[in-house]
Amino acid sequence: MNDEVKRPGRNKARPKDVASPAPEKKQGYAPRAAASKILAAVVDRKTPLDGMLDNEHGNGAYRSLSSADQSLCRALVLTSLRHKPMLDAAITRLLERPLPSGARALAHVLTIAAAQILYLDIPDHSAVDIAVEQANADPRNKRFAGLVNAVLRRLSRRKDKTLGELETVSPIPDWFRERLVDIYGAEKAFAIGRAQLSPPSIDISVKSDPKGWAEKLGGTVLSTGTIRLDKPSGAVTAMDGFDDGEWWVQDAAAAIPARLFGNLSGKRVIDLCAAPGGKTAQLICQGAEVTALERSKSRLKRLEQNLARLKLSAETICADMMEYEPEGLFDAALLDAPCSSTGTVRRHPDVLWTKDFTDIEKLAEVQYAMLVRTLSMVRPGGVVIFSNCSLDPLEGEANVARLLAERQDVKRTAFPPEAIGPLAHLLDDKGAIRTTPADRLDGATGLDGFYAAALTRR
Ligand SMILES: C[S@@+](CC[C@H](N)C(=O)[O-])C[C@H]1O[C@@H](n2cnc3c(N)ncnc32)[C@H](O)[C@@H]1O
Repeated sequence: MNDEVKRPGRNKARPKDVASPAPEKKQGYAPRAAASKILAAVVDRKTPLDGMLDNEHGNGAYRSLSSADQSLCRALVLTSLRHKPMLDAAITRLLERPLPSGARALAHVLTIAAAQILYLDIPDHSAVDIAVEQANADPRNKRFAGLVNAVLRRLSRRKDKTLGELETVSPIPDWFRERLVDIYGAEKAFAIGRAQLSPPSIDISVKSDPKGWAEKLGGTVLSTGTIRLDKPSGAVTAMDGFDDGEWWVQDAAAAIPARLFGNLSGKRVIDLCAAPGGKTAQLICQGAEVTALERSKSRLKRLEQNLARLKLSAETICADMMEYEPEGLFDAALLDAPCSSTGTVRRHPDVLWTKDFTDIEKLAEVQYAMLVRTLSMVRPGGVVIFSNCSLDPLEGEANVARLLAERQDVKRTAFPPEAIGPLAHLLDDKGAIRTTPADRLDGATGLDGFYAAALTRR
């Protein structure tokens, strides 16, 4: 049997629309309609997801939802983004002809519905009925309501077969897959793509007593000191020790760069690009007297709130690091530079749809200039750790290689053995750390992608 579904003709006669009161929407309509809109904003207009899913300044359709519906909307969007090429493939196989290129809103309705049928524990009939209702509610899509119904019902009937067929489909967009294959080879590229299909565990950094906090919170201590919570119960902010400022959320890989300084007792350290302050907190806990600099006022405020909760103190400065002139030189600096964030795809799957290779090239140039500037802020003999959460060597390895080729007054520094111990397997052949979401720490799956290298000013 042919599983493809025919698209309706454009000129088919239909009764004239008759003005009538807007019908009541089905329960569950609002979060699905918001999810379709938000998916459209990410994919078609490259709008980052975090800003839209914000209760104060976010997308209006999202803000108007109840908190339960917000959770559903978030799950729908994240699941759709994680599986987007797979969902597109599943829908395409059921269509006789592609949807018209202008039918973007309809495509997003279908994607959100297909994500529910294939990957979420939601009754298929709700997904189908509400998608049909969404098509009917939009004058541009009304004529496709029958097609939406037929495609989704067929998808529901052949769910297991489809899931099997999708096993070999790459879940990430072509530009990123091709780049990963070039960098890491096909096998690792595939593993990274698969790693972003599941949401990550919650990792936390503690001020002290990791073992004790792991027991209290029901987590395990990784050899780097991070506590991993595979099955967190409830909101993070309601967990034991949060209000008392005993710990903060920080991916195990994100905790690596600051840790690589080792003991910083008595050292003056500047944390450039500091907000929201996870690494600032680590530097303070490692004994440093920290200056935390951040360009964004609102993000610096968040850093200050985070430090206040943690009862940690640092000098905070709102400034553009490219213009900032320190009064004296620092013993060390951390440059955790803005980047494409492709290493965080497990928690931010929208990154792959809002960025592309040209962003990586531009960001690499910005980071290089920042790295040069950072080196001017440390004394001779001072150490700079350069890090970011991109998976692309243009933003990491290549920047450091370029700097070492151009600057005779800078050399690479070995990381202190006490910091490197459990991370030795993540060192590259130049002595820098490289992690990807396909890597493991102590056998535990999942790390954000990170790069960190240490440089010394001669
Ligand atoms: C990757 S985030 C830093 C994360 C932070 N290090 C942490 O661990 O919590 C990069 C930060 O750099 C800031 N930033 C970007 N350009 C900057 C500049 N020219 N000067 C200062 N801060 C900048 C951004 O606002 C953003 O908060």
